[in-house]
Amino acid sequence: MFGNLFGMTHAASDKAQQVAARADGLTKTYGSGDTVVHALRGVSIGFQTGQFTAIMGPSGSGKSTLMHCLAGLDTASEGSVRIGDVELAGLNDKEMTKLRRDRIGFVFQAFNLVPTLTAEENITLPQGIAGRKVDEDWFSTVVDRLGIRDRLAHRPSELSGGQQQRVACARALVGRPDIIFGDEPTGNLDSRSSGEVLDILRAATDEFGQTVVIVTHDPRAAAYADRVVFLADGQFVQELFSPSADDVFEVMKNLDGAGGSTSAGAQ
Ligand SMILES: Nc1ncnc2c1ncn2[C@@H]1O[C@H](COP(=O)(O)OP(=O)(O)OP(=O)(O)O)[C@@H](O)[C@H]1O
Repeated sequence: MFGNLFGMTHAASDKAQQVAARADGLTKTYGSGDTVVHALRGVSIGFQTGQFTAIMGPSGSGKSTLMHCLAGLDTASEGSVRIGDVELAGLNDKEMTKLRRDRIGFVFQAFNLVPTLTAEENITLPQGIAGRKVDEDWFSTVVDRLGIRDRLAHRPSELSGGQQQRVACARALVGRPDIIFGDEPTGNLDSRSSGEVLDILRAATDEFGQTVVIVTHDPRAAAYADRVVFLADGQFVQELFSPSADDVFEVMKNLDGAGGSTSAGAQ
């Protein structure tokens, strides 16, 4: 049902084998001297276009740092990060802003909604800033699928946490970006709302060839992904393809103190 609503003009298979985002030898160090923190220690990993990837790992393993560096919200200490063919280190501020605006969607808890705007205005704000027209059919599809139509005229303070998260999700989806990054996009949601958000992210990859990368602590959320990559102590240590929640849970259980390989291909 949902697939028909996407009105696809290109299939995911057209983009097969392309890499939507990639990190090579990515190192991120915070602070210096006695207080230095090695958040990422030479991570090499690619994210194939049209795939849904979940990043997991113990608290402090570097998941958010990896995602922030991939999304151009933080800079690498060493190594390279690419979105498509574009090396982020080579961009000036203006070019980086344009890349983020045109090609990336964010469902980040840190990216709060604008409190003075309604839900609808928040959802369409990035399109307005970019000077683009909102695709009304697609807007309707996203809003209905996320169950927030009756909340569109409300301001964020009049919405529950879960509703705000769904508005943030709609905002990320409505511009149809090449790649959507989500930092615990279902973290505040009950299981039903969580399922709705994950379903729409799943459909974005399956039906429209978008690329989705999320950080999650929830094995059930990770089970929606095509691929789950595990970090431990700032390193890439393991990956699973199309795992069940139980498979993911088992790896998480055994991860403490893990180390090992620090590179992975596009899949
Ligand atoms: N701005 C910062 N300044 C100093 N240290 C930081 C900063 N951001 C992250 N860190 C440190 O880097 C390491 C990795 O943090 P990160 O947030 O990427 O981990 P995470 O796997 O996302 O953790 P969690 O699951 O708890 O959210 C942690 O030790 C953290 O304390």
